[in-house]
Amino acid sequence: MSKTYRSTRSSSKDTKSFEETIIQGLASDGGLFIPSEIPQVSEETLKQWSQLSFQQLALEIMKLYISSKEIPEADLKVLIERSYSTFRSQDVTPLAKDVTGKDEHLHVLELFHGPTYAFKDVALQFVGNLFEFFLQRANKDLPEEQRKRITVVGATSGDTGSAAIYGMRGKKDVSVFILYPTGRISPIQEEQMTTVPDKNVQTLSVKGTFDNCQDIVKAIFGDVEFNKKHNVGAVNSINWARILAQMTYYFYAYFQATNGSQSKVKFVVPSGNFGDILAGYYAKKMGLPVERLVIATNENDILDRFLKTGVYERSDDVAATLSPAMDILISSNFERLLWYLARDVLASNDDQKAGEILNQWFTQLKTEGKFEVDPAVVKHALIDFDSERVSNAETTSTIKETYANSQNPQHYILDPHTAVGVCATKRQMAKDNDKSIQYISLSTAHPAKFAEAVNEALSTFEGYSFEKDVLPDELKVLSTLEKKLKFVEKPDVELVKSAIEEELTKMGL
Ligand SMILES: Cc1ncc(COP(=O)(O)O)c(C=O)c1O
Ligand SMILES: N[C@@H](CCOP(=O)(O)O)C(=O)O
Repeated sequence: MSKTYRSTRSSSKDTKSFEETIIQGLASDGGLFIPSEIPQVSEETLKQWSQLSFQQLALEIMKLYISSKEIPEADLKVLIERSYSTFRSQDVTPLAKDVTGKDEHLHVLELFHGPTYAFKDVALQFVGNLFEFFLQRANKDLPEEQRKRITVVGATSGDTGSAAIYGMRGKKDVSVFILYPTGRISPIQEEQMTTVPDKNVQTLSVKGTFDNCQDIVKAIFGDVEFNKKHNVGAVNSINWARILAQMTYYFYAYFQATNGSQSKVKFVVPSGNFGDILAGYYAKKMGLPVERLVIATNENDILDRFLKTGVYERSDDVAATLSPAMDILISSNFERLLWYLARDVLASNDDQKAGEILNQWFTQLKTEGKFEVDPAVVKHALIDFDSERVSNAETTSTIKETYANSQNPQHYILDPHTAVGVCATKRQMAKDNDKSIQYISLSTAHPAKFAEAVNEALSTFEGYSFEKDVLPDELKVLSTLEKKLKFVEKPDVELVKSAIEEELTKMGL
């Protein structure tokens, strides 16, 4: 097993080490890094893994992707333990079983027990510690002026930003710049990011959309001179470490839901940038016997349209929905899946040829705003995936119905992203009409982060109170803290680069 990485757009045999992959973030040809091989896990190993704690399981999985010559096992173990010591649940990602009653087998995988109350913490606590580990090792015994430093530049539609900030705040030799679309994230999400006082953190509120912010970040990665000068690091899910760290909860939840039985399992994942569900795809390809991964989108539905038509097309306008973290026009990580589809269906398993095909597709996407794949490619995708598109009205009614009818516990409160997933799960149940399937619906954020959507659904219920039932004390204080943010008047790479350089000088790190 090589434990090296290649770019999705490369037509050469070149590979990179894990450390290079993580520090570089995005490949220099604009592609995303993927493992040279996907490690395979036997049934026997799965049986042994089913007995492990979350942290032990994370170690076993990560060992398959990281050479011990790069990170010795003892160090990796410490990194993992440190990363999950900040979580409020002992299970890290607990599974709320049979939420809608014993008959339906609808389990909600709660991924929001980390420091910023969103699923991003599972990966970004680890990524922060990983950056620190690599930098400490590189800088050991070096005088101050020769130390290697990383300038993290990330884009957020609300959750990645605060999770990255909490993962990197105060870390030596790391400075963090987070771009977010002005007025398009929830007030609490904005407060979580802008009230962190650490000197190495700066938020940039950009007048535009999340896609504008993501495009700027990618352009900055492609700017050789800026990159050389500032050593730019990625915290978005273009960074392979994000995907790797998210695989653990697919295995862990599968074991909890099946409890040693041979049940069929479907995962339903509220999706935007396709990073979360992609981790499930890798788990499935490693050998976890998952029946299907269901992509749940809101009205920004590029992924659902692709699976129905084979056309990957950027629509003109992003819809502002009740699940704003998924208001994304282009899903970065879909490129990784497309590489596997191209390789399997069109390139006779030839990695280099798959790189060429991806290059053609993404050049076409850039010039024409879309590309279309052979129906055989979609057919192949449908072996592993299905998709559902959920409207705003359905999101609200799902929050309502779940609150009114949940049995375990009663009055279960969903955040709007999770509600998109639960609505999609219910549709799948109706279509499948198969009581033997276990449905694991991923809960990607705590409802406290989306007061407006939750209150719109629940304020008419007698006895319901957002302050009392939803809002944790830790988040209550945020509105009283001083905010630190810088406005960028238009979504322009040069303006963002100047803002970063100006703030880096002020940070004096
Ligand atoms: C709360 C929430 N749910 C779902 C998603 C979608 O996840 P992904 O972008 O990995 O598809 C996001 C953002 O990424 C999010 O913040
Ligand atoms: N929904 C995300 C968007 C960024 O996606 P990422 O997973 O690629 O970091 C967010 O909340 O910021």
